[in-house]
Amino acid sequence: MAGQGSMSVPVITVDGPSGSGKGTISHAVAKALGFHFLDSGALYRILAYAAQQKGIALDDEPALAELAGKLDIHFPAEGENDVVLLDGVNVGNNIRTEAAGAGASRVAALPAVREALLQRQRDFRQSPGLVADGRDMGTVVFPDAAVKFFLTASAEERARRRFNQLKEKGKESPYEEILADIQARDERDSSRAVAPLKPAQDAIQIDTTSLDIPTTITRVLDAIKNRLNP
Ligand SMILES: Nc1ncnc2c1ncn2[C@@H]1O[C@H](COP(=O)(O)OP(=O)(O)OP(=O)(O)O)[C@@H](O)[C@H]1O
Ligand SMILES: Nc1ccn([C@H]2C[C@H](O)[C@@H](COP(=O)(O)O)O2)c(=O)n1
Repeated sequence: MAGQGSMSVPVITVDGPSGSGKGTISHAVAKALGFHFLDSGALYRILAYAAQQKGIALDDEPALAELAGKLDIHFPAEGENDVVLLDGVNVGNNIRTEAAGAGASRVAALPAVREALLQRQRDFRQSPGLVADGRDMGTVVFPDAAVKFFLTASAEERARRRFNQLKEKGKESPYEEILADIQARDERDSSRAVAPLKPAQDAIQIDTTSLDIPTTITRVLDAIKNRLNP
């Protein structure tokens, strides 16, 4: 298959809905394995943010696809959520809001946008390996991944996690509002025509609703060990 980076470099994919813990777990797993890390959601978030800055409507598919192809994005500290450079400026804080997530979900539903970001994501496949977090990592971007995970958790638990996350940052928001946002995003991400949120056929599914972070990391690392060295 052309254009998927070096096919001999192993990829671990971690997909799932918002707040299921993909970012937290992928980052820790990448660190434990000494692999690179791709936060694919950040690309969609930056695109939505950049479009808003430029006055491009979030349903203007041709303009968004053109912009996606031109974005100058750097993740200087790999896996660090806080620093993401757009045209050399740190937009980390601007793209981590619930509004930016909703904007990302809208632009991500447009086929030309997904196509424009495909190769950029595959270019992250670098030695010694990659952990890729998103919605379609195992189904579309890296269908040949060595091990695929699909993390889930109830919408109520994910809203609780987000509520606590925002509270820690001093940006409290009503729980009911967060829950409604999460449910709306789940619906949009799962029902779109192109690359919808769904588990790959060969994904290992883990429900994290009642798991803590260390337990989830251990389960993922054990599954990787078992798959790679049976
Ligand atoms: N078992 C768990 N696994 C992972 N994260 C958990 C777990 N329990 C609680 N959390 C917390 O859930 C919150 C959401 O996690 P994270 O941001 O990694 O989710 P996500 O799936 O990447 O969300 P998004 O797609 O919106 O970026 C974090 O504050 C994290 O600490
Ligand atoms: N591979 C991906 C990653 C993200 N998206 C869209 C859908 C999400 O709602 C939005 C933000 O992602 P997050 O940062 O919350 O992981 O971006 C997608 O469609 N495909």
